[in-house]
Amino acid sequence: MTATHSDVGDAGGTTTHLAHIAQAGTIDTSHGVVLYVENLTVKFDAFRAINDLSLYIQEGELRCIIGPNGAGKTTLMDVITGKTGHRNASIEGQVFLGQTLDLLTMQEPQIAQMGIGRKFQKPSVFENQPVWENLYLADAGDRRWQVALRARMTADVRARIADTLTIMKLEEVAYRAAGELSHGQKQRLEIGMLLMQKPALLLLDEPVAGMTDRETAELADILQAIAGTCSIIVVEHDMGFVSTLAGDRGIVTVLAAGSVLAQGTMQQVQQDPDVIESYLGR
Ligand SMILES: Nc1ncnc2c1ncn2[C@@H]1O[C@H](COP(=O)(O)OP(=O)(O)OP(=O)(O)O)[C@@H](O)[C@H]1O
Repeated sequence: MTATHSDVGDAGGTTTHLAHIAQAGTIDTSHGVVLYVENLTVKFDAFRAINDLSLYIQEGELRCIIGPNGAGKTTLMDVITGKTGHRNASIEGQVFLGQTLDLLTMQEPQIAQMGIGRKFQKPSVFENQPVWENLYLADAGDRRWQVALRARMTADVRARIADTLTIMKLEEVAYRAAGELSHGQKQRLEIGMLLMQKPALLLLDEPVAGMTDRETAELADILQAIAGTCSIIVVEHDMGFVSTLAGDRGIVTVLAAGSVLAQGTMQQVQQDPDVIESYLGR
């Protein structure tokens, strides 16, 4: 398989193949913002899991969200992806994808289709299928019957599979069954499967849990290369990984008790007395 898309060089000088990731024109990001969360409150009965929370994710941004257990991180992801909605919680405030798409009025499958991809902590891949076919199946989505019928793969799909294997550093294992991969490779494959769907926003829940130091560093490099082409929110407890991902300028949001406790560069939040007291210092 040969890549036919325009290549985008990354800062490290490695050629990457990122052109296909961006979601074509369906989301109005004319103000540079891909996700608006404004004055969001989420209550389960009387309990406020999210309390008047506002945050904005810029187009192409890599945002890390940290916070103690029970801070509301998962609930926030659940609301953004439609897993939690008006039918199973009391919700106030607004959650918009770009300028026009009101996520609180949509169901989970529709939100996924609009370009929000989510990866849960545990990898979920088709263990018996080769790596490349996992990517193919992810691309096919509702057209999986075509795969079953062994319909011809289009040149575009071939190129996107090749690009994704390169981006996710999985070329060497492309023909291996996914079940034979290491934990880190499986995690990368699952992110690659999300990329095949051309997300505008990727939500990654503790992506480096259970990874070796080397796999963690490798994933940090990959996510930094992908960011810019799509926006990424990473919810993570591993501070070393968050530090690497955020670098000197990336914004880190610290949640506590359902609200934003602090927000800024890693250096700024690490020095914030409230953060030290309620999270880092414990
Ligand atoms: N469906 C629900 N019904 C009642 N309470 C809930 C529900 N979902 C979450 N909560 C509560 O909301 C609070 C926030 O939980 P959430 O899972 O969002 O936190 P978190 O920051 O993701 O924590 P962790 O880091 O442990 O995953 C917790 O006190 C949790 O018990």
